Amino acid sequence: MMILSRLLGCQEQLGFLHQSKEELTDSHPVVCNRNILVELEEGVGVAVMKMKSPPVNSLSLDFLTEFSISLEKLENDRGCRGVILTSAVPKIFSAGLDIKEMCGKSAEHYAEFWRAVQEMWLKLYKSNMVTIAAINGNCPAGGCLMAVSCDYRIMAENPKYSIGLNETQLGIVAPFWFKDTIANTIGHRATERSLQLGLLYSASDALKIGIVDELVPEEKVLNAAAATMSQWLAIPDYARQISKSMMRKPTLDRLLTHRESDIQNFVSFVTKDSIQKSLQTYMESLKQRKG
Ligand SMILES: CCCCCCC/C=C/C(=O)SCCNC(=O)CCNC(=O)[C@H](O)C(C)(C)COP(=O)(O)OP(=O)(O)OC[C@H]1O[C@@H](n2cnc3c(N)ncnc32)[C@H](O)[C@@H]1OP(=O)(O)O
Repeated sequence: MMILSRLLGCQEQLGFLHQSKEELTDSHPVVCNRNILVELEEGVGVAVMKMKSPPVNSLSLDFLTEFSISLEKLENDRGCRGVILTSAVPKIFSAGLDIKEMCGKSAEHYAEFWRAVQEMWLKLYKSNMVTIAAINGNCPAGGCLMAVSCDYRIMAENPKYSIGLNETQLGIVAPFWFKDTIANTIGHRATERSLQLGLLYSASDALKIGIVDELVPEEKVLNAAAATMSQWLAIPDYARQISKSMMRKPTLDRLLTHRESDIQNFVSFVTKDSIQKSLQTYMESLKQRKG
């Protein structure tokens, strides 16, 4: 697909794609925002959302806001029926929530941040479009949440990449809707073990346990996603969308019902001295690992 080669080319521009710009070429509207590149191939009705927030595509408030707006625009575009979510940052899908957003900030900031995390998940999980994660790099915690919120996951078969909800390793707890989303994917028992131990699975183990649906060589991830997308789009939208909603509505409703208390829980948890200390220690350990 042309769209794929042009997006791969766009990766080279990462260093100077900071301004928002919109262009129309070959009938492919391209939107290059600060954090996410969106290209819609109109004839096919498929958009590729390419996360491009180096160094690790961490989910900052700014990133999450842009993600939700971009997805909503696609959702409202009748010409778009499917979205492939992938990364333009080499070796990283997403490092998950931006830990800096959870350290040393005000209660108001934490509430705003958490609402944006909820919004990203609500929009992605309930999307009427076919959503496919093309996982071309490491995918811990919030990155894994994004991936398991899609309809289908294809991961690069690179032994260096891992995926999972590793929150307990940071001394924090994945909220109930993270738990529900992964349990809907891999089942109760595997989720129990995975969450308690904060497991990060290698690509091959992720396939065995069902966090991902397919492994392909790294350079084929986008083509494989495009091929799977064609299969899913062959199903009439209406029937597929109702089936999706039937499976996901109870999980979505649970957060919608408890949205405000979930925000309060997050704020009271993240403002605890012990949690602040755990998060700061973890950030320092990431820096030390580098040196
Ligand atoms: C308190 C209440 C909690 C309620 C529940 C909240 C649910 C939480 C969900 C989450 O998503 S928490 C985030 C969990 N994420 C991780 O544990 C991933 C941490 N990162 C990594 O393991 C690695 O960075 C990587 C993704 C495997 C990439 O490794 P690589 O060697 O390529 O890069 P690094 O040198 O480690 O990182 C580069 C740079 O980026 C910073 N960074 C990494 N991850 C994050 C992050 N999640 N948030 C903010 N910043 C991050 C890292 O510190 C480096 O910074 P510099 O040293 O260059 O300044």
